[in-house]
Amino acid sequence: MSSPPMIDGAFARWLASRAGQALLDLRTEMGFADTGALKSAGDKVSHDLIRTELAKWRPGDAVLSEEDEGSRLAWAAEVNTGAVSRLTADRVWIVDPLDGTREFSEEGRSDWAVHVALWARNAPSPHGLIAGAVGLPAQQRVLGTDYPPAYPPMTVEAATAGERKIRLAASRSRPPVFLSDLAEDVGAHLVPMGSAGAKIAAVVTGEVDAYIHAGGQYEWDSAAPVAVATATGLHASRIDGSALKYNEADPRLPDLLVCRKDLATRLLAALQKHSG
Ligand SMILES: Nc1ncnc2c1ncn2[C@@H]1O[C@H](COP(=O)(O)O)[C@@H](OP(=O)(O)O)[C@H]1O
Ligand SMILES: [Mg+2]
Repeated sequence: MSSPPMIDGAFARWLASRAGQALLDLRTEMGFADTGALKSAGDKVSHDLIRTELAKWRPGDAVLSEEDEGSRLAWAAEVNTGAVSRLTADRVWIVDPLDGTREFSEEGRSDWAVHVALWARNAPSPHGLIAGAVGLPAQQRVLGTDYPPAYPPMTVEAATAGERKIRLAASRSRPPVFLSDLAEDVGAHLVPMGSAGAKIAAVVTGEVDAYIHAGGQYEWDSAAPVAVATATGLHASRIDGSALKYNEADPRLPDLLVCRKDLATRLLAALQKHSG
């Protein structure tokens, strides 16, 4: 087999595509009768593939994957010894092998994703992400920083014309408690969807106008999609407006807002009012 691309953005796309194909194959092989087994197998197959390829092609880089033992623990308690230390490394791959595991196990659903992001110590942006790809295997597409989709996803005039309400993506299983009130306040309607990656991809492509999450998440849930979203020119921040930061000692990153830049001030003001 030929070598994967040298350029990190293209390599991230290649890796997300490979893992995505393995996940599609697994769905076909296993079917949907035992959802628990399918979820576990999906997490494992994708994680193993990504870990193996990163060890082979980027051996000097550190990795933070959701499926690593101890991944949710802050660095001080991390049990992932033997690996390159991610807090002293110059480059760290932040990976969610299967985001939207629940949706992956439900027949017919396409709102699940593979996240591959690269954080670098010398990155110019506060979030530190220099490359990323979000694979949406069941939607037959991969969004990546190597070819960022056009911005804005639709013209601001078209997006804000007439009576059309803001389309606000939110978790279908655990939306923030304040979101219905916020939506009513800003004239938005909620679009329930699984997977942080699928929701941010929907903002990138203009299928929705914004994504708000609060109440808990980890760096791998948003790193790759935020890399792509910001590469296209979208707004991405914590819900208090502060910068998203990755490869922190504590990998918890509990909330975020991703939206077109023209909506950010309005949505941040509404978040300040409703999320406090
Ligand atoms: N309160 C919470 N605490 C921890 N993780 C959360 C969370 N709410 C959402 N997530 C994670 O964010 C991802 C998207 O969630 P949702 O589909 O509900 O929007 C899922 O990732 P995984 O599928 O990789 O576990 C989910 O586990
Ligand atoms: Mg996830």
